[in-house]
Amino acid sequence: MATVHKINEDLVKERQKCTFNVQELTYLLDGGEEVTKERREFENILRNVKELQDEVPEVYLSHKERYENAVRKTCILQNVRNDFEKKREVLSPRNIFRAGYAVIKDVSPFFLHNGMFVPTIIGQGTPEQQAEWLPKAKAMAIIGTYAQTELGHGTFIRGLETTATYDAKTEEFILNSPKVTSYKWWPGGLGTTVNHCITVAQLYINGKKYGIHPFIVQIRDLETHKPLPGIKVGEIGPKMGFATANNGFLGFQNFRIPRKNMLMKNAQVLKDGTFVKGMNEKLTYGTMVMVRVNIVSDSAFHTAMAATIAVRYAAVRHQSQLKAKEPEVQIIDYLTQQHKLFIAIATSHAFSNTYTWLYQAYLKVVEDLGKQKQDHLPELHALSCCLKATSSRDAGVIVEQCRLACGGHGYMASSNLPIIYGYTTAAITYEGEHTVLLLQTARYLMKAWMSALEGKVLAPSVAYLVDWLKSDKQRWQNTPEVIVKGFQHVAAGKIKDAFDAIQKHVKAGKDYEDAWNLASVQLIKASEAHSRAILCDGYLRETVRTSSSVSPSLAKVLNHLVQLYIVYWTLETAGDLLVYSNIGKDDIAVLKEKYEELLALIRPNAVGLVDAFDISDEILQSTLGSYDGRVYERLMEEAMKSPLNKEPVNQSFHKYLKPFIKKAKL
Ligand SMILES: CCCCCCCCCCCCCCCCCCCCCCCCCC(=O)SCCNC(=O)CCNC(=O)[C@H](O)C(C)(C)COP(=O)(O)OP(=O)(O)OC[C@H]1O[C@@H](n2cnc3c(N)ncnc32)[C@H](O)[C@@H]1OP(=O)(O)O
Ligand SMILES: Cc1cc2nc3c(=O)[nH]c(=O)nc-3n(C[C@H](O)[C@H](O)[C@H](O)COP(=O)(O)OP(=O)(O)OC[C@H]3O[C@@H](n4cnc5c(N)ncnc54)[C@H](O)[C@@H]3O)c2cc1C
Repeated sequence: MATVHKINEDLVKERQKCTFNVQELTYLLDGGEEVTKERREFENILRNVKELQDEVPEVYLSHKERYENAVRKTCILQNVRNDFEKKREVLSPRNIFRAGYAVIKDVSPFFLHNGMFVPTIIGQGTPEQQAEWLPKAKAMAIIGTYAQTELGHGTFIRGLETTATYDAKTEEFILNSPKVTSYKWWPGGLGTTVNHCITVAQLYINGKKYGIHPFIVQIRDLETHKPLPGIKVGEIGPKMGFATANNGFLGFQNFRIPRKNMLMKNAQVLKDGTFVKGMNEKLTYGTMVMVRVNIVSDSAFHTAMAATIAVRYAAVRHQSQLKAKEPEVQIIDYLTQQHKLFIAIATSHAFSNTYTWLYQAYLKVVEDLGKQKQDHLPELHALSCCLKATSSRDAGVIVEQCRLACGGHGYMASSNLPIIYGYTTAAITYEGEHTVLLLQTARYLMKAWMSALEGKVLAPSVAYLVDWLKSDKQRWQNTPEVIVKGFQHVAAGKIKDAFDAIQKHVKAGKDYEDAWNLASVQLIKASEAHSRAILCDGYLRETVRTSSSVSPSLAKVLNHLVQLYIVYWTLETAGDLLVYSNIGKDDIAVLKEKYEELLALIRPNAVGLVDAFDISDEILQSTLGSYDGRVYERLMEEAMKSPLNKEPVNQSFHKYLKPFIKKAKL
């Protein structure tokens, strides 16, 4: 029987201080009591699968062993999931993603199968294509990935070099990788795991180029798993993180696939080689939009994980004296520590709330596209780009801040903060590099600004530009609503400045493209300001909406958090607000005090708030963040697992050290 340990006394006291019902908040964050119950039930089942417990911590395994262990465990996870879903409802994607962390410490080699392969078949395949591949893919009879990026191009996908040339005689496409730069590079699971992939390639028919399109390609034999003739595939080697994601490379040499393997929901190639254009060529980019939306939720989760570890540790850890002769204080009582940590909690809430409405907006666009309507697509693209960029960047900063807030122990692999950071920081680059996505949103903002100047009606997320043009800046008040307006004024001001800068360069004789490049620092600043305004506005509106349906004690805490988020960003961007809004120096002084008040109000609830994220110890995998707070004991227990501690004297002593010391003797 597993030993039950006493909970650390500081944590017990912290939990007693909590002023709201932790369970109520967990249900709210999960999206309902039923979702929480389903999640806990599944996590409980996983907890009791003996084969999922690692005898040796993953960090001590070799690159190869680590990968093999990850495949082994992901297969078990999939089987447990299948059994679970036979008896009950299909697990929600959020719940299965969360449970995945309990099984694979790093990233699963099947990550891209569920994350992009299956969604691309759904989003880009015709009903017939879905009928052919979806059942197999969902049952994992075929395993796939999303192979778009090449050695030479990740961002500029119109420049991809893999070719798919149509041969009308055989009704096949011939895939080729003409140069080393055209090799696919990065796709998760491609290295040695998958047998299929979505390949994005340049379509050629009768010598004419028709742009990039997605193709479903079998790359390995289903029996032997050997690469098929004409396929060169392998793993790209170790990275900063993503140790078990099995990222790979792929090249084609005259590799033929049937015509039906081009995913043809949008554009089509008929038997005789006639090309039929889709409603909008950018619909080929649809899977990326979906993943960018989901990365906002992923960022919320990573921030919640880091906050849970760092807040619990800060409650357990005592260091230094505030006053002489008094005991050393819990580090969570240092205001600077609260400044580092409480914004982490609020940020996770801000992203969760943002995801809630962004995902609804995404579903609406998908529904509209089904009816051949695409009016809201540009706005969704602009929102998903800047919110993916900002949420992943903020999450990266926050996770690192939480690691630093744990002092030296945060640097231990067993704190799990380094792995969470490796994961979080990758999201800043993948699925559209940070700056590149901000520039996509800026492109939309420039158009919106022009429309505002022409007096046109704008989409809801940029409607503030019209208000800004029409009215004088609102009289400043230190209320969340007016501060959000202030963020909109900053965004509008920066959008106008960037627009004017482009015009200035054009007037001076530059091409529009050069003028764009010359103004691009201002453009990304405008995009960032727009993101912040959207995040604060959406978070505030969602909090007001949910507050009416929760208990007054919880509503109060949620209100503290949203205020903290807004005031934190007011102080962080005070310079911008002073330039672009009516805020005064005195208002900033008042807000500094308000911020300190909010830290004090959140202080008694800090541990309760991270408990409400309800991230089990198995998912958290952290010596510093476990629910019972046995920090020092766990650090020691984990250290004892080091293979270097398994023998009293390591052989390197006899081989190298002893002769070395002898020689050094005077
Ligand atoms: C406890 C609580 C917490 C909660 C708990 C939560 C629990 C946990 C969470 C659980 C949640 C659930 C699951 C979460 C899973 C998340 C992870 C999933 C796994 C996946 C892993 C992923 C691994 C990584 C995979 C990868 O990395 S896969 C590769 C990704 N690669 C890229 O992303 C390439 C970037 N590059 C481009 O996207 C293009 O290159 C480029 C720049 C756009 C230019 O494209 P170009 O064609 O040149 O177009 P332009 O000329 O610029 O523009 C021309 C015109 O088109 C327009 N337009 C451009 N686009 C688009 C577009 N889409 N749509 C519409 N329009 C567009 C543009 O607006 C312009 O319009 P106009 O102005 O003319 O009107
Ligand atoms: C962990 C990880 C997993 C991945 N998984 C997959 C996968 O499963 N499938 C897949 O297909 N791909 C995958 N990728 C690839 C990923 O999508 C690309 O790396 C990403 O889109 C960035 O492209 P890039 O590497 O070409 O960067 P680059 O575009 O070369 O970026 C380099 C620099 O150039 C700048 N830059 C580029 N273009 C512009 C511009 N127009 N304006 C201003 N600045 C610019 C960027 O801002 C950046 O600073 C993965 C990447 C990582 C790191």
